[in-house]
Formats: sequence, structure tokens, C-alpha cells
Amino acid sequence: MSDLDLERLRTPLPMPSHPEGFRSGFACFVGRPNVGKSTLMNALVGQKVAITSNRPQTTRRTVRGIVHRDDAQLIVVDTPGLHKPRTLLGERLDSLVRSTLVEVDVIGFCVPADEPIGRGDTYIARELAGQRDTPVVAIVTKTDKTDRARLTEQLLAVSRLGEWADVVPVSANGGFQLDTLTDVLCGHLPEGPPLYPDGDLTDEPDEMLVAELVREASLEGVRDELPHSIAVVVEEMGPRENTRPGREITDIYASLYVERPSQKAIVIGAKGSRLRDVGTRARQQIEALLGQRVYLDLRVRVAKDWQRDPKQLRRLGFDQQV
Ligand SMILES: Nc1nc2c(ncn2[C@@H]2O[C@H](COP(=O)(O)OP(=O)(O)OP(=O)(O)O)[C@@H](O)[C@H]2O)c(=O)[nH]1
Repeated sequence: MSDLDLERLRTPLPMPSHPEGFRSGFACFVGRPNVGKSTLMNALVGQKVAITSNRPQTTRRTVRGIVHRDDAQLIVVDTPGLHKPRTLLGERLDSLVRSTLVEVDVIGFCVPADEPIGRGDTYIARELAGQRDTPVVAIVTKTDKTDRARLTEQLLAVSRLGEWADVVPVSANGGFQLDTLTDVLCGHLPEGPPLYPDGDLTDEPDEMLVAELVREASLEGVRDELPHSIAVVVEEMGPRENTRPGREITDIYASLYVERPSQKAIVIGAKGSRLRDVGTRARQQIEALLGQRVYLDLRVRVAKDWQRDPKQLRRLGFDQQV
């Protein structure tokens, strides 16, 4: 049994009536790092529900994004292990990942349009070939980064990699073929009622999304120096009381944890300049997410060697990692 427990999530909600032939179900995207999986999911959902930088740990959160259509509801889930194909290349796929792949209704295998097919892609393709019960749609991403002739070659090369239910070229940045991809993925879903209320775009709590946006902003420019050392916790978040109508504001107090005092200095920057920039960037993203003005208070704290300390990991919310 996989911990994702999609069967539980499949329990229909007491929804108002849905049209005849409505489809609902789950998809996951797999592929090498940086092929654009998170960007694609955000583009399909129409809002940033996943940050697009590397995560310090692969976590086991389940549903990431929900795509609503008149005739279908497509839910994109994260795949533990496969989300970070480094692990996939290093080891055999473990049974957890295999069971996740058989639990979803359709798998999207992402290969970038602008890079030659490499060992990583071939490896994943071979593993997916063993996944006979679940249809796999090959998705050629980032088509805006190549020309028509090279795209045609890439589509042929990807077709040769395995037996795919479909091959779809897309550009998340250029908005190219996103509806087509959703159509194709929805075509592989079973008939059934919506599983999430209309308007829900993710089942991640707002606090988690906010923490991820702060972490993404804080990693900009220091990824090489502190790639895995930053964790963010939202300590407090809520609407400010007694504001005038139209002047509502959400107060957010967040801590940015690093492992050593030297890292703290890097994150804060000269006279606090870096931290101010991080705060501004994060606040803009959070305001877009919440649709409201935000006051963001960021503190940098040192949690010595947090990655190696089980107690600290729990406190920082990493108790559920794979
Ligand atoms: N030009 C272009 N760039 C893209 C597109 N999609 C993603 N990118 C860029 O590719 C990089 C990686 O994108 P991600 O979405 O983080 O890739 P990922 O596959 O989720 O990466 P991991 O989380 O490391 O597995 C980012 O810099 C994106 O901005 C696209 O359609 N066009």
C-alpha cells in the first residue's frame, strides 16, 4: 500500500450534480530534474502551487494541483522518489514509487525539447515500460526553446523511447498546447464525479505554500552556496484585526532556518540588504497567492545541523519525508 492512499482521496464529495460523462482522477509527472514538471503543473492549474526550484528534501505531500474543467477534474500528484530523479538514477525504483505509479490514472513522462535524450531519460523510459497497467503520455516540454525542425526530431526520438499512449509537445512558459495536454490527460481518467470543490487549486495548506514561496525567494542567488541548508517555517499567519473595509491585510511571521552562523550572514547580506530583497520578492508572490495585501516579517535563525537532527527535522516539518 502506498502512503499516498489515493483510494481515500477518490471518495466523492457530496457535490452538486455534475454533467453526464464527467471524468475525474489523478495524474503524475515524472522526468529528470529541471525538465519543467513543476512549471508545467503550475501552468495547467493556472496558479503557482509548486515552487520551481530544487527542494532540500523530497517530501511526501500528496496532491499538488487541481485542474477544473466543465467536463473533468484532473488532480496532479507528486511522486515521492520519482520527483527527484537523482534518487531514481542512483537506486532502483522502490516499491513505494511503483505503487504510486499504479495508483494514478495516467503518467506524464516529461522530456525537454531542447536537450538531447540522455541516460536519465532512457532509464526512466525503461522503468515506465514495466508500468503496463497505467497509460503513459510522453510530454515534450519547453518547445519555446527550440525550432520546428529540432522539435520534430525530438518528437520522433521520444516516440522511439517507448510505447506511449500519446506524445504531446508543450510550452508552459509560452502557453503552447496546455489545453491540448489537459484534454489528453483527462481522456485517460475514469468517469466519475468531481473529487474536490470547485475553485480549490491545491490541498496544500496556505502556510505550507507561503513557506515554500519564502524558501524559493531565499534561494535565489545563493543556490550554489546554500543549496540544501534553508528551511522555512511560518510561525504565525492571520488576518489583521480592526482594518477598514478594503484595507484588509494578512500578517505573516516566518523564520528562515540555516545550519550555521556563517550562512546566516550570507542570507541577511550587507546591512540586511539581501534579506530585504528576499522579503520583497516573497511578499509579492504571497500577495498573488492570497489575493490580498501582506505584511511579512522574516527572521533568520540558526538551527545547528538541522538536516542531521531528527528532533529539528520534526520541528521544521520534515517528519514525513521519504
Ligand atoms: N523556456 C522555458 N523554460 C521552462 C519551461 N518550463 C520550465 N522552464 C524552466 O526550466 C527550469 C526547471 O523548471 P522546473 O519546473 O523547476 O523543473 P522540474 O522538472 O520541476 O525540476 P525538479 O523540481 O528539479 O525536478 C526553470 O528554470 C523553469 O523556468 C518552458 O516551457 N519554457
